[in-house]
Amino acid sequence: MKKHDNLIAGQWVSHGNYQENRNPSDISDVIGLYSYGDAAAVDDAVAAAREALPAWAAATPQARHDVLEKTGRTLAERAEEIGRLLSREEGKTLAEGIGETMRAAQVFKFFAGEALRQAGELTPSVRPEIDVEITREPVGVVGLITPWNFPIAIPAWKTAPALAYGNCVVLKPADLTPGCAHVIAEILQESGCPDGVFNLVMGRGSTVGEAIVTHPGVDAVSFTGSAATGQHIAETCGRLRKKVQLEMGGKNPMVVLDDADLPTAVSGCLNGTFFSTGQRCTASSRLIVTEGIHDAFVEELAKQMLALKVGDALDPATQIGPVVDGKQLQSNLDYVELARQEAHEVIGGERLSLGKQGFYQAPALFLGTSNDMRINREEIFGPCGSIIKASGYEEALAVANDTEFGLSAGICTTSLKAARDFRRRAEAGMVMVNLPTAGVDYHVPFGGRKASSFGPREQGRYAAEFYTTVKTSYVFAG
Ligand SMILES: NC(=O)C1=CN([C@@H]2O[C@H](COP(=O)(O)OP(=O)(O)OC[C@H]3O[C@@H](n4cnc5c(N)ncnc54)[C@H](OP(=O)(O)O)[C@@H]3O)[C@@H](O)[C@H]2O)C=CC1
Ligand SMILES: O=C(O)CCC(=O)C(=O)O
Repeated sequence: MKKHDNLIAGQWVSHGNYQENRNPSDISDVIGLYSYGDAAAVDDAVAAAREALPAWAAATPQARHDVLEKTGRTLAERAEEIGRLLSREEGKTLAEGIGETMRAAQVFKFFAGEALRQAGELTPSVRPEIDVEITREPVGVVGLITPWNFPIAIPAWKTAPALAYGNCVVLKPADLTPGCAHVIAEILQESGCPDGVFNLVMGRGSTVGEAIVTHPGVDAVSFTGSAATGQHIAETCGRLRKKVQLEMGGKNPMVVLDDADLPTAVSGCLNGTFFSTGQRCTASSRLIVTEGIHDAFVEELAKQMLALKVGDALDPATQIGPVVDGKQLQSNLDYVELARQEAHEVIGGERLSLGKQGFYQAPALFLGTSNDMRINREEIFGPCGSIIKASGYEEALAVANDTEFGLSAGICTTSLKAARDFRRRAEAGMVMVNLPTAGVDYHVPFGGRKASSFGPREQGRYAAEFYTTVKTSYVFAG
């Protein structure tokens, strides 16, 4: 069985403690052994990053561009093979795994371009004979802590801007999915990334993650994961005065109005609620449907949901892969049990065996629910959606906004007036019209409001807000 080590100062370093990475489609399939680091490994990684920082921060835009462009190109060339690894370790379908790898490739290429496009501002002072120059500098050493549900795209969309803007990185991927992050480390190294600029330390959040967040040599932390862990990291970073960026959960509403095109609404909700096994922070978990279309919509969505093929992620016929692990599956099943008490009716949601040792669950639809129920307030993170009936647009909008989260919000309608109003009044960082709430572009800002996000936006040019710090210089030319 192949052993995978951590990358520190350009060397592959074993910290012993090899942990098995198993395939959630069939846990008898061991993907590899991954060496889990500890606080001492984080010390070494941070020291390497700090040593590499002055040269990388001063590197030419061309040098940074070339590393990122080659990394993106290699990811794209190897998308099939890496997508397969992704599907084996996370459980996404092969098409989704390859698609996510391509997205990571595009992210690296986008930020290769951004490395060349950095600019400042020159402006006259309010005083005579003085010029004012505004420039951006790297933040320093950045700690990146990533979740299991997008095991290559999220490490990519944190690492690529960090490096493009001249920072050095220590990345800790999720315990369940170290393989894709290891591939990014391998490719960055093959692409000429200088020693110490990018460091990988695999391991548990409670040890490696905590050590990164509390390390005095780490200047900023970017995290994606649960709201509880995010809150803890924000409190620690606040105390230590570190820059912090958090992407956390969602309880995303999709409003379906009477005038919606039924096939568009059903296919958008099917995708947004159940694809990627519902394991997306942007998943549509609350489907808010107005009275006139309610029955036809529910009938068609339930029919299409029941026809979805759940199975091994690598089987080309599979539409819904397994849940990521036994703990997440049990949590989903507990929510289905809760829905049996709270909702009027539950369709699907049962555990499936499929003759394999995998974590399979049938997609679930909860009918006749209200927005105050726990199933509609807490993030489930599984293939489950609730139907909430609304009397009309205004009530649907109020229900959509009545949540502690604010990541993505969608509406299906043929009314330009309603779509326009929803775009303005939805309390979310991203709004979708006649599109699923999940599935975003790689070149524009990503993030939300309220409990979903904290700090500057990720992705696109807006990523510069987090990964740089602004300097204002005054020059007296008299
Ligand atoms: N918004 C999103 O995209 C995601 C949301 N979630 C939500 O979170 C729930 C639980 O999933 P889970 O994976 O446990 O999420 P976590 O928030 O625990 O994990 C996310 C990342 O943070 C790390 N971590 C955990 N504790 C700490 C800590 N104290 N300090 C620093 N880093 C830490 C984890 O490490 P480790 O390797 O030990 O897990 C992982 O790398 C899901 O059911 C879902 O609701 C989960 C994933 C993504
Ligand atoms: O919906 C998407 O495309 C991205 C979702 C995401 O980033 C997440 O679930 O963490």
